[in-house]
Amino acid sequence: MSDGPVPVDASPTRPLRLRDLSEEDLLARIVPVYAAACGREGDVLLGPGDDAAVVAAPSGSVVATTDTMVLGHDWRDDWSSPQDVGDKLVTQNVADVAAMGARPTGLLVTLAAHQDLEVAWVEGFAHGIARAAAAYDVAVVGGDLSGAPEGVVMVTVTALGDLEGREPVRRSGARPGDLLAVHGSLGESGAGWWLYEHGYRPDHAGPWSGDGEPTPQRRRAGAMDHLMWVHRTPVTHPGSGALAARAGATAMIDLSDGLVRDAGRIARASGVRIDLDREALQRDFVAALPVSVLPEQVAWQQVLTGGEEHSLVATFPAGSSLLRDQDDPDGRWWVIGRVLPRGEEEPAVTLDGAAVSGQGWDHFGG
Ligand SMILES: Nc1ncnc2c1ncn2[C@@H]1O[C@H](COP(=O)(O)OP(=O)(O)O)[C@@H](O)[C@H]1O
Ligand SMILES: Cc1ncc(C[n+]2csc(CCOP(=O)(O)OP(=O)(O)O)c2C)c(N)n1
Ligand SMILES: [Mg+2]
Repeated sequence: MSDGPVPVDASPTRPLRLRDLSEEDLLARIVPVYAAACGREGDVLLGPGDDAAVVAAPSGSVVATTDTMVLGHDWRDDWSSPQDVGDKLVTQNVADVAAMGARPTGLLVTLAAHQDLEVAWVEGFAHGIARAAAAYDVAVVGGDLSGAPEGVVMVTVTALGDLEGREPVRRSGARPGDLLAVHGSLGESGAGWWLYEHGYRPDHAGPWSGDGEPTPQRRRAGAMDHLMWVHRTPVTHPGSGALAARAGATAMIDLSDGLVRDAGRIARASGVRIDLDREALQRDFVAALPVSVLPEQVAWQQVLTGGEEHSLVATFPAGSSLLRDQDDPDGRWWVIGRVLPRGEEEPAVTLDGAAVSGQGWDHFGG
């Protein structure tokens, strides 16, 4: 019998783990997955494989942003598949590019993970990245791999974008008299998170295919599935950000930390107060979160402070053609508030003139 190294566990069903592969082996498994997302023609001058990628900057400047997710802090493996994690990470980054009024042109993907992580997780994550990148018409141009201490999985995307000749839409341009509008959903991702936190799990029953109307129970399960799905894989609309910029948006942000906190960022940067319209929020968003699924008070809390929605929120001059004509092919802009001068001692964000309780998400608890 040879006295060479004996495999720790030679079982044929043992899952392949990062410790079983070299970096090259792993890259050979994931880089081809990204080929599914090739982006718009002309954006990528040199893709993955050299020391760095080369991405075109047609308008002469580059929009750059980055976002990180950490296992246990930003996702849980018992709630989210690796595909979900990759998909959401791309959306977070594309939403930041969109919120400047820019179009995404390239993504860099970094993974730092402990050696016992299953290779299948990394492959699933790459498929999620590729799926979302293809949906947003942007290519993966490179990235990095690193090891990490036991139990740690951390993923980062850096997104690049192009303003196509427009001025960036900053947080600081809101002026008294402007209207505040949101594109996309409000409170759905937060409501999905609340459901998970309260022990609900999707039943993935899919669309109703029985005879006649679905039962109330079936309808409720479908609504819950939808909210948990939005939490796992929110969507954003970069074309709508660019359209808002063309239509004269004065300030814009994507909703990552909740409406009150993110609108507050616009208000503080612009030196104004943003007054949210209770009736509009109730009619267009709170009412969409059925009381059979979660209590109305929780619906209000999630509409005002729920995070990770990645809808776009922008301010527009009151006569804006985009708000009047609603000709955005990716959905409508809902007016949910107005911009006022900010008096001394006044909060940055109010609801029908009154201070709002609850502030939204902060990683460090402040
Ligand atoms: N560690 C850091 N070093 C330098 N700049 C940072 C760091 N973290 C965040 N920023 C910058 O601070 C601003 C706000 O960041 P963040 O709250 O993460 O934005 P968002 O919510 O849009 O992702 C951004 O301009 C970002 O680039
Ligand atoms: C396990 C788990 N706990 C809590 C949350 C909720 N959560 C995590 S980060 C976040 C806010 C957004 O954070 P981030 O993506 O870092 O935002 P940004 O840097 O864009 O502000 C929220 C609501 C979650 N998604 N998963
Ligand atoms: Mg942002």
